Amino acid sequence: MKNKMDKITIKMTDLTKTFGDTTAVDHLNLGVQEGELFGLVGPDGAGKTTTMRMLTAIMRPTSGDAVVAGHSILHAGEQIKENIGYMSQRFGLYEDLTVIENIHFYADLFLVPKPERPQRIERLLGFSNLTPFKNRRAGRLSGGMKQKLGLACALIHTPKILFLDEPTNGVDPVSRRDFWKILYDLLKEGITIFVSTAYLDEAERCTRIGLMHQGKLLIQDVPNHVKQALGLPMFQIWVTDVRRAKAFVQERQGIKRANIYGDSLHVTVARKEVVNQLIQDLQAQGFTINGQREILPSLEDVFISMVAEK
Ligand SMILES: Nc1ncnc2c1ncn2[C@@H]1O[C@H](COP(=O)(O)OP(=O)(O)OP(=O)(O)O)[C@@H](O)[C@H]1O
Repeated sequence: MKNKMDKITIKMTDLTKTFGDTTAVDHLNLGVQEGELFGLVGPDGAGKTTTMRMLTAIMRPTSGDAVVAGHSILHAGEQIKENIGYMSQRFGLYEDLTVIENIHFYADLFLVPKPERPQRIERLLGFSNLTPFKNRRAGRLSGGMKQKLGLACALIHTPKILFLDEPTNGVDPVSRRDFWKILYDLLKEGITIFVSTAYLDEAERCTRIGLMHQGKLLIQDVPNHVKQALGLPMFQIWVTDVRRAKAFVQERQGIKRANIYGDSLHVTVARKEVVNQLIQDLQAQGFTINGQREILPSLEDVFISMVAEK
């Protein structure tokens, strides 16, 4: 029997979208396997939303193609819509309708058979912790609860693939954590999740990520490998007067990069040996060093360095 994880359920081939002179998505080649939680990571304007819109068959590519749940986005948009759930950045909740009425609205839209609805709705309300609020108007929900209701609506027709476009934008950290817990629960049930995010801590929670910048995919791999792809050693140095220290450090030979992290610097060096000399030079300049250690670069460091190299 074929391993479930070997089955590719989203496959993009040279997927491209241009708007006038702007190439929003530039020859994307990417495969997502069934049961993955894939994260498309990139800053605002990288092309994430445009990619999502093409994959969900809302927008036609300028060139290239993608197969989603076995169907081409060029030829079978309707079949794709039946098999996917999509929560866009501005998904439509009706503020005057209650939680349960909103879910019913989406059930109508997706032609969910009436006899199946009560059981499905009860489950969705349960896992999104919205049962106590089922009769509250959507307009009176907190940001985090609105996101969960959006998710429940996107799942009413039990899609195989869930597309989420920056789902936790503007949501407080506790609600973000709750939302991700729900995503993990869904993953256990076998759904494939394709999520876009500009938050790097969220990217680290995905099974695999693609870093996107100016319409291009810079790298795709598991988060740990993406981190290691930076290759160069990185050190954290706790130092007084970090701003002045950064300016001093980044002018030194053998230093690739220096970024401020709270009261410390993250310093990428060409060779590990450079660090001891650097510490001595900092001390000679009157800086006090409160500690140092070698660290694995965070995804943010990787992203900054890759974008800087472009
Ligand atoms: N309908 C459109 N017409 C013209 N340009 C567009 C259109 N949609 C997107 N763009 C441009 O394409 C590029 C990619 O935008 P896109 O919204 O896909 O990025 P994003 O990574 O999703 O960022 P955001 O999080 O801000 O939505 C941007 O330069 C944007 O201005």
